[in-house]
Amino acid sequence: MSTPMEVTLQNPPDPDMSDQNAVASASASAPSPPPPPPPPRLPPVLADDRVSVSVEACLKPSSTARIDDVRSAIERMLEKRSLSYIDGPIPVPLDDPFLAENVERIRICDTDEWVQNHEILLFWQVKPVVHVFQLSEEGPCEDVSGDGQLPSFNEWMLPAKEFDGMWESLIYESGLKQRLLRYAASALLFTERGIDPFLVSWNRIILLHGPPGTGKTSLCKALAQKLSIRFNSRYPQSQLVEVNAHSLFSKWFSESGKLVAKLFQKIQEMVEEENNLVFVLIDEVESLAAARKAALSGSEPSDSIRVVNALLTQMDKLKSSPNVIILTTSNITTAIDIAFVDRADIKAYVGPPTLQARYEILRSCMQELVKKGILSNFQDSDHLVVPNFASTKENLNMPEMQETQTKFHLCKQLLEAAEACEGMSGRSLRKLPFLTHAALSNPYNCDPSRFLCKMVDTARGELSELPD
Ligand SMILES: Nc1ncnc2c1ncn2[C@@H]1O[C@H](COP(=O)(O)OP(=O)(O)OP(=O)(O)O)[C@@H](O)[C@H]1O
Repeated sequence: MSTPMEVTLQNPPDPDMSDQNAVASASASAPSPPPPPPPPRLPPVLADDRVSVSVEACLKPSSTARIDDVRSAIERMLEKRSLSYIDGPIPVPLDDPFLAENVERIRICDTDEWVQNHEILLFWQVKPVVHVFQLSEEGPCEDVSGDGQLPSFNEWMLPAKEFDGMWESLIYESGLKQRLLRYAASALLFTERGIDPFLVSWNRIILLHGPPGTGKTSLCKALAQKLSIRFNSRYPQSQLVEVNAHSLFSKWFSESGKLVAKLFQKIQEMVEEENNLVFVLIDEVESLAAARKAALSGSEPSDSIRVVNALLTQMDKLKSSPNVIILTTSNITTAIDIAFVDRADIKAYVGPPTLQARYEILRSCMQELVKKGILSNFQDSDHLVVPNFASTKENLNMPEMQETQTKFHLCKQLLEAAEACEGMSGRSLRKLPFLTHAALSNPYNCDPSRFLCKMVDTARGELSELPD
């Protein structure tokens, strides 16, 4: 979506503004006492243009406040404060009884799109876009076919409690998440504006492919959750239907035809309600290709080819509805049915985590273990805040950083652990701290340094068991 050009005279940089509630302390002040401080490095914005930054506010489960009222209250709060904008939580103001009663948390999101190299967005450069939402606690609703087999689909009301925090926990480099978010936003906008598909062609099918355990399914779910929050003014209701393609085909093929019909009839009903935004997630689409191939080679009943074709036809029908996004995943690209690959507009490869991503995944694991008291005995403070990858890299190049500093030593160890995990999937990395803990001779009162040593050993052990 485009960022409107706006003159930001109502919020010019004000030297006297105090920065009481800043996420990170940064000064927007004009230099007065000599020597003047170096001017802050500005993100790539024009002087008369502000960048749109999303601010997400989650309502308490008990709240019955109107979303519009909460949004206005948060906008007023943000106008009053000279925040610097970096990703992360902002405290709910306790001096505002309305917000304190209704809002569980407020979070600034996606500023990394605009800032690089530790630059900071200051309040006058930002146009906050506030999204208020309440999590659904309903849980998944399964297809009850009653034959004791795997359900062929699950359905969630979004945003769902189960997917809360999933987007933030997935770590990729190269802006993959932002790319997906922008793609989906553009697709919804084009449909909404009724762009003529004969003149400009696009669709709402996304295919994520790559090795197992790289977070493809999670990323699809997290994307659906994000979009349900970001588009809730236009679509007050969102649903996610997770189709288990594998289970569709593991049943007798005569059954499969009925299942596909039943499933899409249900989806069609959801889609007919124009205030609904519907996400259809088809995991492991390669099983469709396999079924078609087997049918062609004669080893499966020709019913199967009809089922695959029925599925593709149904998908084509859905494409004409503006309020559907089809998300698909596959562990292999080569074997995916060509008809399927052709249908997807965005095909993103989701690979194994890079060194930076591995470091950040392990860092988030360490923070969680410290927060919950599994790791302790940290000498410097009660709270262990391990610097991020960029700071660690910088620190390692600074001679004044002494080897004896505990934090510096930990960063180095964490980096070594991340290096030792080369070749591991995101899924294995997230399990590694658990396996490490289980392997400790004295798992109580474990200090982070000893834990990281053990983690390197455990990682080597795990990697040696991987097939070539
Ligand atoms: N890049 C990543 N960053 C953080 N966590 C990750 C990452 N990749 C995977 N994970 C972790 O691995 C778990 C499993 O991921 P998920 O099942 O979504 O992967 P997948 O690629 O769909 O795997 P499969 O193809 O085997 O089904 C996620 O819940 C997440 O905790």
